[in-house]
Amino acid sequence: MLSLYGEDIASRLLLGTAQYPSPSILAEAVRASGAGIVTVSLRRETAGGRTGGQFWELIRELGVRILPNTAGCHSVKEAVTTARMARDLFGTDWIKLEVIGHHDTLQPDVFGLVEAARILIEEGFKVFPYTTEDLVVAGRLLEAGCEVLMPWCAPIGSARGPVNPDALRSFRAEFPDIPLIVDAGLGRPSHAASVMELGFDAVLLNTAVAKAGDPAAMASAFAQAVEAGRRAFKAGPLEPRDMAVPSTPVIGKAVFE
Ligand SMILES: CC(=O)[C@@H](O)[C@H](O)COP(=O)(O)O
Repeated sequence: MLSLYGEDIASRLLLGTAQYPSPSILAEAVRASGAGIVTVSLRRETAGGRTGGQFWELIRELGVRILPNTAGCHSVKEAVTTARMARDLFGTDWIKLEVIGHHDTLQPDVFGLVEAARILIEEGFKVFPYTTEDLVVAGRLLEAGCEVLMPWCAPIGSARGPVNPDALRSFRAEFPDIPLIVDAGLGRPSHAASVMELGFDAVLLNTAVAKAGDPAAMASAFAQAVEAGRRAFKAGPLEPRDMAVPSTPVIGKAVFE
């Protein structure tokens, strides 16, 4: 079973809660996904002028673990302040840490990310850092005290799927014992299955479900894909080869004269 900061989590699919057409569709999608964890953007919900109380109530009623995030934060100070507010509001020391460094790609500011992670871990937070596939940065995050890493597979909201599978494969190989959750850029269930087949422990996604024609049906499709990818990984998939490998033995072949 997936274990994150000492807690067992039943599902390997984590779901974002932004951009759904309505709160009821969000609730349907979360239920259909079977997700045990949903991530919530404190900044987005507060700034969006939504009836905050109602939104938080809906999330609580879903009965899933809440992973607050610092989405939309572009500086260490902003991210750290948002994390502190989230801890007060949700009564959890879990935080998905995003420090955005680039406006167009929403690429993480990995320098700010490491700095913010250090500050928050000293304050007792359990940090889930949204990072790139950079192995050195990942090492620094672990040194800072992160026990989970969340590499992207493509820019947030792009739905492109794993654009650099070789880098993800290296990332998995470099950190065999660390829970690794692929976060952002997944567009289709097949993308989720493919990263799970590489041995990642879980995926987090939002846009592909929230913006689907039928979010609940798509959430369910992603859940099945995550499960299939995990089973395939555990079953030991074949490595691709350049050359053909005959499936029929050559010995015993009929010889015609
Ligand atoms: C919801 C969240 O926390 C983000 O990391 C992001 O929105 C996920 O990426 P996608 O929207 O591309 O799935």
